[in-house]
Amino acid sequence: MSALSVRNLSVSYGDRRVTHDVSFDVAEGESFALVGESGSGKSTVLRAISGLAREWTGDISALGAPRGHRVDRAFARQCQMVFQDPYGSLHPRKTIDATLAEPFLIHGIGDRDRRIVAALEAVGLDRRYRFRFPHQLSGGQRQRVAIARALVVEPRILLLDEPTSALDVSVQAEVLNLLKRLRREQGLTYVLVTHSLPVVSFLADRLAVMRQGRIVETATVAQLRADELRDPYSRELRRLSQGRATA
Ligand SMILES: Nc1ncnc2c1ncn2[C@@H]1O[C@H](COP(=O)(O)OP(=O)(O)OP(=O)(O)O)[C@@H](O)[C@H]1O
Repeated sequence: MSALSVRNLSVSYGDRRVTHDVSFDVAEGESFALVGESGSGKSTVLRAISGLAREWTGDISALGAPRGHRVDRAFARQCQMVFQDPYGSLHPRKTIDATLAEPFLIHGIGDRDRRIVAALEAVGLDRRYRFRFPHQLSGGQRQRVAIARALVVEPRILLLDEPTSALDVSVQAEVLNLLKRLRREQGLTYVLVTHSLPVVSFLADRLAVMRQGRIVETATVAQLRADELRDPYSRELRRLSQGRATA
């Protein structure tokens, strides 16, 4: 059984359809990346899966359970999203403890104290940060909190929307290493949106290349590394990325 199955997903904002018949499957424990130019619809796919974009057609299911168009708490518990910007995603006047407690209210689950302590430990944040405020933490620590917030409900799937691109280069590697370790330790499945092919190569097993709302190619990371992408646009993306890496 797939951890996540997306079939013919077309998402609209008002009159404008921004993705067209997007289909992919992600196996349990696999890490799958969506890449492509800005505006190609990568984040929109994650927003539809997570329930933030409501106008969609097609089928989305997690661990065999289809998601509906309304708020779907059971689905959300299995499938949690981590956003790009740890500054924007944490409430400035809430302590880390209050932020980590929110999912317990939303999902009506217990064992709060144990799960909060376990999540802080899993992301490598000392317990003394628990009662601090976001402005007392560094960018990397804040992103660790955002990841802990996703983990407290013990999901099977994480949707990662540019999880390191808002961070200083020096802390990007730390957070990427953390995500790699968490996936291994907790058997998590990832769907990752990124502009960076080096990030794909580090964190993903397979990738889909999106252009103008459609998937133009799906490939393994081994194929990406071996320069075996077939689609001309995917090849161009790889070429440009290499240019940037050596610039
Ligand atoms: N809330 C919204 N309302 C209306 N249009 C939107 C909304 N969010 C995104 N769009 C539009 O949908 C299209 C796809 O955007 P999306 O953010 O999914 O692309 P992306 O590939 O993730 O881009 P980026 O890499 O820049 O984040 C874009 O044209 C964008 O302007």
